[in-house]
Amino acid sequence: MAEIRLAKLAHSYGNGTNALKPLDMTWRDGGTYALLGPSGCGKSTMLNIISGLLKPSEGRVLFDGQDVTDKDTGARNIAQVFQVPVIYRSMTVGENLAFPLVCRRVPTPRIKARVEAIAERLGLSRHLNSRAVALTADQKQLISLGRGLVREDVSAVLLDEPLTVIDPQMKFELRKILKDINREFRLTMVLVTHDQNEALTFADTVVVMNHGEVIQAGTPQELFERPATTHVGTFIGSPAMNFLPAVREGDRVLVPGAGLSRTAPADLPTTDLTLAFRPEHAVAGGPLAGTVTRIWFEGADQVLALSVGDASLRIRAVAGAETVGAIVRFDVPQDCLRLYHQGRLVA
Ligand SMILES: Nc1ncnc2c1ncn2[C@@H]1O[C@H](COP(=O)(O)OP(=O)(O)OP(=O)(O)O)[C@@H](O)[C@H]1O
Repeated sequence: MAEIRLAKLAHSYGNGTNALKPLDMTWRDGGTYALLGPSGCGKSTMLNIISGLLKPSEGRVLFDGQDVTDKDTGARNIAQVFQVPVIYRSMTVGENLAFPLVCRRVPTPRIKARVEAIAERLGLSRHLNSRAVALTADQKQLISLGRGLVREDVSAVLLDEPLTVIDPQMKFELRKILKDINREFRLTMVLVTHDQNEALTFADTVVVMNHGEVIQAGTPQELFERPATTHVGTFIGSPAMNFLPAVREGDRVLVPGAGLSRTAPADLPTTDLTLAFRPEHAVAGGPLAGTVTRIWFEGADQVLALSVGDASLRIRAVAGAETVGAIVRFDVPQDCLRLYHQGRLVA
């Protein structure tokens, strides 16, 4: 396993746009990471630079302090799993799993033990002697995953949207299995995804990207509690964070007509201000009041769309408690109220 460092990394495909804008980042040995962002934001570009499939236009890639930028994929000792299953059609499931170890001349008893351990984790034990080609699409992807996880000496396992083809119910179970394997074998794992749920439930650190830029890298809780930009606050969490245009009046920032306010930091500009809070952080009762304009259910909760003065916002409430047109009283604790200037977190 290795610590991965990206130093002043940037990439352009030569068409005038930066697929990856300059960035510095270190991923710790044995950690789980998710690269999260919309299509075209640069996730695969970053992954392919780490694996060595792509040479960056600028900057260096270091594994445990060793510069590997000019080394090819084979020399980097990386396992990569792609969106589409890759299986050796003429081989059994067991032979598919064993293949990376056979190529490296690992002793047979060690191969057997390792293949059996990974197959058991992935629920493939009873298929070890079946021909891989006869399995379902889900199971074929499990084989691809297993081949990525079977080696003990890899620097990192890079997972490029590998769960897309997996049945939705099985996805949850598989993320848990990947986490267990990470803990047990201490593999550094990087998952590329555009699914926030997948990123937040899999990774210790989620790297949110947009337009070739890393917007924020943090724990799922940090991203939820303190989104670095309004983009992250919108992208992470469901329903999205509430963002309300605000003005500065003396030492306070307030949303006109809505009653929401907080203290203003001393050097705060007077324009392009936004107050924000999570729908989950609103508490029932209090000085604020809004009219319910829409209601929808999420599990045991209901989400209320409220009109508060000129503002529209959403709060979570106990299911069944409110009706459209009702006046709802609520409050937002001061420590849950975030302040943004030009879309960037100030306080
Ligand atoms: N081979 C290429 N040649 C030219 N431009 C490319 C090439 N590959 C990617 N790009 C461009 O680089 C940018 C980043 O693409 P990338 O595939 O890294 O994004 P992504 O976040 O992985 O997207 P997706 O989720 O759709 O796979 C996009 O604007 C894309 O069009």
